[in-house]
Amino acid sequence: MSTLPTVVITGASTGIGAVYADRFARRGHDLILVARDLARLQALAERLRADYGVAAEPLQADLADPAQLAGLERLLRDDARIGVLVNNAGATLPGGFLEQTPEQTAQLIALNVTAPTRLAAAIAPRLAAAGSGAIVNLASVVGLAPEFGMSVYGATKAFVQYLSQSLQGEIGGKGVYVQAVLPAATRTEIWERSGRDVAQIPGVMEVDALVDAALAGFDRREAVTIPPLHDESLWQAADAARKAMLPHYSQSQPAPRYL
Ligand SMILES: NC(=O)C1=CN([C@@H]2O[C@H](COP(=O)(O)OP(=O)(O)OC[C@H]3O[C@@H](n4cnc5c(N)ncnc54)[C@H](OP(=O)(O)O)[C@@H]3O)[C@@H](O)[C@H]2O)C=CC1
Ligand SMILES: N[C@@H](C=O)C(=O)O
Repeated sequence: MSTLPTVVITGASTGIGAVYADRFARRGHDLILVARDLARLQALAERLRADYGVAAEPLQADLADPAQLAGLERLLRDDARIGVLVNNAGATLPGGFLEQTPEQTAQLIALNVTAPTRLAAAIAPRLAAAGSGAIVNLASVVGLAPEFGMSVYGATKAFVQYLSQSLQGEIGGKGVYVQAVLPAATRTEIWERSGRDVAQIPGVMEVDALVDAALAGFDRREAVTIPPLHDESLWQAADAARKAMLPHYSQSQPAPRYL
């Protein structure tokens, strides 16, 4: 049993979540690994136990299912061993807004928005009371880029980023670290799962490099970590421009350009 906080990682059966599991195990953390594919979770848990001597517990759950999500919420709320939540599970959708069905978009929102929100809400009060802990939320550069034409998916990622930055303000001062991680194209199954050939995409990052960079941001307690953005000043300028508008919103009269 590790003396470090236990880390819950959603979407741990493959991709970014599986590498997060390896890296936190390498750091000595016990793990709870969440996904739908139990066989993959069990294989990963067995390897991590063997390689690093940590406890690694597979937890099969479809986080788009409210009842199964509620089970993980209860665990996050009640298990004091858990000090880090990695909200990683997520998916994208094939096709464009006109082709996607209401059922598809509802399912995507359940996984990409409702699940990370409810899981963060489950753990945050306990972490805030303890004055420690961390919530890592996987957003995406797509959430900053309506130009990429991934409407609903991008909106879900913009939500995750906004939620993360808001929580930094609400619970950061209580000792809880909240990180938004914004990958760009990263070589995982997400592409194949949404019917796209990752080989046709330029500038794809390898998943180990992505997660190691995200953890470098985690270790620095960075609020928004964008591994693919080499020129940090671009993000700093964009965030500063956003903040510069804040005091201008309190107006009793519309802007002259609308009169
Ligand atoms: N890869 C990329 O290019 C980028 C990815 N991201 C984000 O990173 C995160 C991880 O993506 P990535 O690793 O690439 O994707 P993968 O498709 O490789 O892995 C997704 C993980 O989520 C799990 N998952 C999917 N649906 C559910 C569900 N309903 N309930 C529980 N678990 C589920 C999958 O496991 P299982 O099928 O076993 O349930 C799997 O472990 C996502 O939030 C994604 O939006 C952001 C930017 C870029
Ligand atoms: N998951 C990727 C797109 O499908 C991304 O967020 O870049």
